[in-house]
Amino acid sequence: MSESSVPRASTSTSSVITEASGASVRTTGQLPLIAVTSGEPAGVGPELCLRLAERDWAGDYGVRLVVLADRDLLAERAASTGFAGVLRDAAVTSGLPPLPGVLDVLHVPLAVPARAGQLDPANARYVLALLDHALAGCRAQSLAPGAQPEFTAMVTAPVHKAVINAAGIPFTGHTEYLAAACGVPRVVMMLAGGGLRVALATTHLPLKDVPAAITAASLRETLHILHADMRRKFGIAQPRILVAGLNPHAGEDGCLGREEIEVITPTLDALRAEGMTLIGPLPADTLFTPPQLARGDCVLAMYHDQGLTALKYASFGAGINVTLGLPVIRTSVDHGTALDLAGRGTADPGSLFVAVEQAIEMSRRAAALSPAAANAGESA
Ligand SMILES: NC(=O)c1ccc[n+]([C@@H]2O[C@H](COP(=O)([O-])OP(=O)(O)OC[C@H]3O[C@@H](n4cnc5c(N)ncnc54)[C@H](O)[C@@H]3O)[C@@H](O)[C@H]2O)c1
Ligand SMILES: N[C@H](C(=O)O)[C@H](O)COP(=O)(O)O
Repeated sequence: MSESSVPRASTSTSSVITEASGASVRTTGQLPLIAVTSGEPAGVGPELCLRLAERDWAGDYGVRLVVLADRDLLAERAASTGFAGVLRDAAVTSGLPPLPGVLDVLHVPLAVPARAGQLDPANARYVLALLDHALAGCRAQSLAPGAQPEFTAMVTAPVHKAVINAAGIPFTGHTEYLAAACGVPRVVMMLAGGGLRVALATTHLPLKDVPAAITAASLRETLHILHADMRRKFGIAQPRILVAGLNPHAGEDGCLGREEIEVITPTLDALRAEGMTLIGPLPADTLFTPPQLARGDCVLAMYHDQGLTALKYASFGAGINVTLGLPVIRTSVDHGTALDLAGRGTADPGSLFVAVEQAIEMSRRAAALSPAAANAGESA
């Protein structure tokens, strides 16, 4: 299992050529625009977004970024964390070239001023407004074929689930929120880092509800999405998927649970007959060992902490989260709001940088697969 790095774009001409395909991902006269939502205003998200100004995204990657946030919040975090760059209002400077050290900010107003480290349910709707705005900008094309989306991808800084619920809004995570907003009945959460890719058969669910949620139908849908997006988003033509069992020792022939015998194995057999390369169900305790991992391109874990404990041990702070099965590209950081660090400027921006890089790489791959790219290839 290996991670691919983002191919650097050529900067010498007016269009960006992907190394993989030669497809142009730049719309006429403009760089692709990626939206970065700054997340929970009391957390580290806003200050991590400021750190994005440290890179030359246009020159080195052939994209421009816009951070969705309250402009006063960013200015306050810029002051408290010693930000050396310039904040620029995207609404009035959209025609200006992107510059290193300059962060374009799309202003979305807070409901009430936010203090670092202090959650306030009054700002829950603000957090969701950031997501709604980014999603709407990514969706133009999927809603109206031929229309140009405003954003080629969205990258999300962390939100705090409990404070959104405290505001009376049921919310379990970006993954479920974006799926519902797109009207997609099932998506798949995958985290990647440290040479691992780990997808989840169930996401933000109390542990007691996990066994009932793993049905033949849900597992089949999850594996179809995972298989398709390993091809589409990661460029792996025939993905090999390592599937974990649910129970200790994958059920030990039914002595330690029957889900493997009654649900998981028959589902895998049926999908193998469709042509998928599936290995398992494997005992989860030894699945995350190098010899087992070498047999596959990704892991499907049955529940959140079965998969993410190993993933975060291997790569916390340098991994990413991606939602598979959405009609838009969405990546995210591998960490939460880190309220204990907020406002100090000491939080590690590594995961956010990788999340942006992965969104760029997925955007290029999507552009290469688009009908426009295919037509351009035919006429060439
Ligand atoms: N992508 C997301 O939106 C996302 C991801 C994970 C957790 N969360 C949410 O974040 C909230 C807090 O979760 P948690 O406390 O379990 O996890 P957390 O990741 O916020 O914090 C866990 C530990 O990691 C440290 N940490 C986190 N990010 C760091 C960074 N960038 N640099 C250095 N250290 C960092 C924190 O200081 C803390 O010690 C919860 O509401 C959770 O649901 C959101
Ligand atoms: N499960 C994720 C993690 O542990 O990193 C996190 O809660 C974020 O999930 P969403 O992307 O659905 O918000």
